[in-house]
Amino acid sequence: MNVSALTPSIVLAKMPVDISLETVWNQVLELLESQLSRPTYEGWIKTVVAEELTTERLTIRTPHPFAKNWLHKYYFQNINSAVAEILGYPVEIHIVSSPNPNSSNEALVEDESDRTTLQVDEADDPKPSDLKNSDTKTSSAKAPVLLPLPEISNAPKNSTLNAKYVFTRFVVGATNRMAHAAALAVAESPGREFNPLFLCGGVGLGKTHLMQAIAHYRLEIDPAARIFYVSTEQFTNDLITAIRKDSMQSFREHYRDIDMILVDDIQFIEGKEYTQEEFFHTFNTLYESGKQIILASDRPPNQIPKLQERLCSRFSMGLIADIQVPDLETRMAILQKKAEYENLRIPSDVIHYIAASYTSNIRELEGALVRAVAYISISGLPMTIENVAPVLNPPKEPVEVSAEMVLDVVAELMNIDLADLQSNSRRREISQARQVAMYLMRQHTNLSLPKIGEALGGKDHTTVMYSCDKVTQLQAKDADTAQLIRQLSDRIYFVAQSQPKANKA
Ligand SMILES: Nc1ncnc2c1ncn2[C@@H]1O[C@H](COP(=O)(O)OP(=O)(O)OP(=O)(O)O)[C@@H](O)[C@H]1O
Repeated sequence: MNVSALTPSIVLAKMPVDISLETVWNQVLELLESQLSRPTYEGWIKTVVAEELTTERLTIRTPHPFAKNWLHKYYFQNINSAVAEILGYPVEIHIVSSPNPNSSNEALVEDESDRTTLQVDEADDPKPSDLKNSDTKTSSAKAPVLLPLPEISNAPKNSTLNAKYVFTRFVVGATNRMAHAAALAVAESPGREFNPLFLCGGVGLGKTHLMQAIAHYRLEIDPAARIFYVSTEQFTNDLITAIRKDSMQSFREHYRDIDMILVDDIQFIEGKEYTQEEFFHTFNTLYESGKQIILASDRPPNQIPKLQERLCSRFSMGLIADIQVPDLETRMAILQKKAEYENLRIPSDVIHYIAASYTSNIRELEGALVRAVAYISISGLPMTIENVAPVLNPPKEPVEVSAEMVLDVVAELMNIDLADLQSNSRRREISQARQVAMYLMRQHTNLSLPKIGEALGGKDHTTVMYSCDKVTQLQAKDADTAQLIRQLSDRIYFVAQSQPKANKA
């Protein structure tokens, strides 16, 4: 047998000679899938790849450092036993991780996970429940699933959970992987490692979905858990009602006598002094009694204006996980998943067309799919790009992109100092980012070559031309570069689109 032909590698002393690493790992995955809950399997295990197997050791790779820590801590024994069972003898399991794709958050999240991992008392830290089939069911014969709030009207978000917002319906991609992993970690082990969990990201990118997935998962494990999902506006309204009715005591019991609170759109607390005061005490009471707090916002705590310093520091003391605009592949996967759940057959070129037309907001993306399907079913026409294009009306209003926007986005997403981008530094990562910035300015602005050169610290127009050609060629050959350019372009579009709103506010 030709051992070198095996993929990806390796050596087989006690294994049957015709078994490859891929086969072994697939069997291990199957076994683990049958033993663990679906969100746990899909969130932590399915994305792990086996890299190398020797007679003594199996090396496996997780997609990011956070998952490596979590696997080590909670699922090491499961993996160990499953591997031993499939191989017929034990081997040492070595877990390595790929760098975190959410580069802007990388340092923060790695540090946080390391720090919090160290703080946890292992003996006192039960393994998260490996509940099977913890999917969509939320109604239970036992106990109330959510605390009902009396006298709530005009709440922007429902005080009950949306049955569709579960982990298994959440598509994980490079731009939300960390937030998803953090949400799953909190659902499995609330009030311990990441408290509070602060989810942030632009409009319609899945913050509410992830938050509610945590609640669903928890309720599946513990149907009697007192879990409260509330919008900030609802919290404020309840507070006003309580003050008006002189019922602060019951308001406080209502918000503090619970196991987990999920507060959406916490950015709306800005400037509301009394709400901040009351929320500060609610936060402290819950935190001190080890209850999990999950907050969602369209920006990180330190960018919420008029937020009391003490709240800002409390919001930041757990884990801040951000969700960025998803890339094309993830958008397509979201549409495919939605189509599957709704039993719709959508040709892949139509999926691609819709995903390419709606770049910055998943809610709009889903809305476009619904419109397309409705039109096709009413008209009786076949589902083709030509037939759906007129009803989709993609938001193609031209946006005005400035050189500064491009520079900011490139600096942020590629993790380069703005000053370095405009310098003459020849360090590889800096000059690459500079070339990408030139290319994106050419794509998204009307600036001339000399003006682009000027924006990059006074470069010659021939340098700009050369850079644009180079990035164009690289994109054609290298999928990673193409994806990076797409992500940057999406982000630029998103920033440019939100600019007028920000000015109006
Ligand atoms: N990764 C994903 N996989 C599947 N569906 C997603 C994903 N991200 C977002 N969605 C869907 O997009 C829609 C909008 O998501 P959601 O309401 O959670 O966004 P949000 O970030 O809370 O928005 P807002 O800032 O307006 O509150 C929902 O229907 C949600 O299910």
